[in-house]
Amino acid sequence: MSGHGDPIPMMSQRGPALSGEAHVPGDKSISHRSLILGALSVGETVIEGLLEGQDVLDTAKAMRAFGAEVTDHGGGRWSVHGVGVGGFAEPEGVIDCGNSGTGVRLIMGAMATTPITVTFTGDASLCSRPMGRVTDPLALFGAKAEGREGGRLPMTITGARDPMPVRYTVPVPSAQVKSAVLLAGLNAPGKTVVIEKEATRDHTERMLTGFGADLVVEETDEGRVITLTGQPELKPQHIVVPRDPSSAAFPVCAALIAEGSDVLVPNIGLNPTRAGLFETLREMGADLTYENPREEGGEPVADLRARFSPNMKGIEVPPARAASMIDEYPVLSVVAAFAEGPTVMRGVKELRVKESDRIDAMAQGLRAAGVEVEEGEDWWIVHGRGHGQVPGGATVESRLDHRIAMSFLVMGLATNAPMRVDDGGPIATSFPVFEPLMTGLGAAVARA
Ligand SMILES: O=C(O)C1=C[C@@H](OP(=O)(O)O)[C@@H](O)[C@H](O)C1
Ligand SMILES: C=C(OP(=O)(O)O)C(=O)O
Repeated sequence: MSGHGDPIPMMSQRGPALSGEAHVPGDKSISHRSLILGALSVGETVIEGLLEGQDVLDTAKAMRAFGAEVTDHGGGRWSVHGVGVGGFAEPEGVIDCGNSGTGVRLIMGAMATTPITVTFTGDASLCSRPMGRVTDPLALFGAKAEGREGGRLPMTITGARDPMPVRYTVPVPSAQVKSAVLLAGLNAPGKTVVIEKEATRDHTERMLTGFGADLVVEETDEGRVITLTGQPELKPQHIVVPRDPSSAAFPVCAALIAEGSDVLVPNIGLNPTRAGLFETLREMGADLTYENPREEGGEPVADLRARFSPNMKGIEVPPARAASMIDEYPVLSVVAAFAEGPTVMRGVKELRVKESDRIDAMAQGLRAAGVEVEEGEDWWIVHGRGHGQVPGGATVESRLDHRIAMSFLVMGLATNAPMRVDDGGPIATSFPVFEPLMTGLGAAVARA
């Protein structure tokens, strides 16, 4: 199990209105995929705007261990000299994916149809997360996995020598599982078919097509049917990574709840499989607009403008929207505390197997801050108190979960008493510039 540095206690409190522009980093999902597909193509892929968060840096290190040449040219510009589909070498050491579910699950898929043996590990959070959801379908290709009780890391996988293509219906709404199967299918001869009943983020499909793979998506009564023809030669690409909507969520939500704020968050990727939070906030009555909508690198992009919104109302979030905002429920629950009335979130069982059990982590912290929360296995309700009515004054455990830490630091910008988190260290996994970005807008966020 990999280590974690000394805890970094942090706090936030009410202060001046937030204003200015928030330039959030590159998209985490797209950054992982750029490195992995770059490593599986033949020749040099250039990536601009790569997220240099720890999760992605761990994936970069892993790609080097598999034999790709990965170079950091500075200023967010990286290059990857790939080894081609089926060309992964057996790493000498253990692959440590740190805190990253996306990293470990996608890399397991990418190596599962190459006859090499690889041991994976991660931090205490990642070692508690389920890997069976990925190793079960990888076994259908012929890969063998041995790990701890309950399919946990550390885990050793031996890739299939003569992989068979598979047809697999993903049993949980998970882009990581879908992507692992597709990446494994790359080195299986013939057609691998993945079916998802609920659409999840589609960056893997878009990017595989961009790299020259033959991939067809059909919407059918069964769901979304994705057919990939194996053993293509992937062609290196020039990728410009859009800015991460999941990171944009934090300055946007901060501006909505902090009195007098007006913040512009430029160049945010608004792929419909990712933009559910912004739609939800608008339904709650948030003053949130999309300025200058355009398309960049095949992804819809706009500048988000968020202004203080004291009259938001709680709503029932449509469960069908869950996958498109799955990482944003923690910060939505914070906004919900400042809205009038209940916000009901259903069909969100997946929140219980993220970096932490996010329903439990948020419910405990919100209650400690004076907000009533009800919860069940796959639902929760936050009873909003309205603007100016949320006590705060709590210290919350971030549980090795960046989104929990950032959500409570956003909350403290509008509670009556400051909020504290015991460890802001995990924020560096996805949003290393969170603290300077927020203080640059005028937010009173600091190390405590
Ligand atoms: O594929 C991806 O890049 C991701 C998929 C989601 O996880 P699940 O596939 O477990 O839903 C999400 O929570 C994660 O932050 C990134
Ligand atoms: C769930 C997340 O990431 P991962 O699964 O990659 O650890 C997240 O970033 O919120």
